[in-house]
Amino acid sequence: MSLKLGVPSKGRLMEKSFAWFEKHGITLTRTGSDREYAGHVDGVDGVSLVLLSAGEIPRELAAGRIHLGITGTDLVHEKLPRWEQQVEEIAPLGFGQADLIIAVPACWVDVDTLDDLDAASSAFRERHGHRLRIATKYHRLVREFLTDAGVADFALVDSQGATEGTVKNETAEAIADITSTGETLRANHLKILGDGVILKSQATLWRSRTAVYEPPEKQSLDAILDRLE
Ligand SMILES: Nc1ncnc2c1ncn2[C@@H]1O[C@H](COP(=O)(O)OP(=O)(O)OP(=O)(O)O)[C@@H](O)[C@H]1O
Ligand SMILES: O=P(O)(O)OC[C@H]1O[C@H](OP(=O)(O)OP(=O)(O)O)[C@H](O)[C@@H]1O
Repeated sequence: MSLKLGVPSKGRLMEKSFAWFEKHGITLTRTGSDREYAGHVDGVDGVSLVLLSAGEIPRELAAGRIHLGITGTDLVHEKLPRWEQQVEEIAPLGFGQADLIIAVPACWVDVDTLDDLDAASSAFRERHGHRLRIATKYHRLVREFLTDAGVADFALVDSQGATEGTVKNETAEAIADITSTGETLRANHLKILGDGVILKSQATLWRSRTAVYEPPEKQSLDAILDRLE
C-alpha cells in the first residue's frame, strides 16, 4: 500500500497546495485531462495523490481512507465532532485564510453585537410568529457558538452556496459564512457583528489518526515530515 495524500481537486486551494509542497521539494502533478481527477507525487517514494472536494477531506481522514489531507480548519471543525481525536494538525499552510462570521443586514442600526441579535431575535419571533432565520452550511459550529453566547430564538436554514444572497431573496434574515476580503458581504449590504467571529480558518495539513500505517506508509510519512521541518 502507498501513503495517500488528499488534496482539494480544484480552485485556489489546489493550486496553493501544489505550490506549498513544491517549496518543500515535493512535486504534485495532475495527470490526464483537466477533468480527470488523477495525479502523481514526485520527490518522495510511496505516496499517491488523491484529488477530492475540500469538503470531503475531513470525512476521508476520519475514516482512515487517506493518511494526510489538506483542507480548511473550518471544514474539519464543522464536520468532525471531537476532531482532535480523529486528526492531528501537522502544519498551518498560510493560505486559504477566511473567517467564519455572523452577519446581519447593514440597515439594522440597532444590531451590532450578539446581545443585540438576541434581543432582535426575541422581538422578531413575537412580531412574525416564527424564529429569525440564519442561513449557513456550518450548522454545528454556528449552533454551538450562538447557544454558548445565549442567543436562543433562531432557526438555521441550510445554504450550500451564495449564502449572502439569502437575505435579499428573503429566505433568511441573517447569515453565517466564510469571509475573506469582505467584498461579498459589502456587495450584499450585510455587516459583521462586532463579536460575531466564530472561527479564524486557514488551509492546514492534517494527519489521520485512524488510518493504518504499515512500515512502507510509515516510512513515506517520515520522509514527508522530514521535508517539512
Ligand atoms: N473567499 C475565500 N478566501 C479564502 N478561503 C476561502 C474562501 N472561501 C472559502 N475558503 C476556504 O476554502 C475551503 C474550501 O471552501 P468551500 O467549502 O467553499 O469549497 P469549494 O471550493 O466550494 O469546494 P467543494 O465544493 O469541492 O467542496 C474552506 O476551508 C474555506 O474556508
Ligand atoms: O470575503 P470575500 O473575499 O468576498 O469571500 C467570501 C466568499 O467566498 C466564498 O464563496 P465562494 O467563492 O467559495 O462561493 P460559494 O458562495 O459557492 O461558497 C464564501 O462562501 C463567500 O461567499
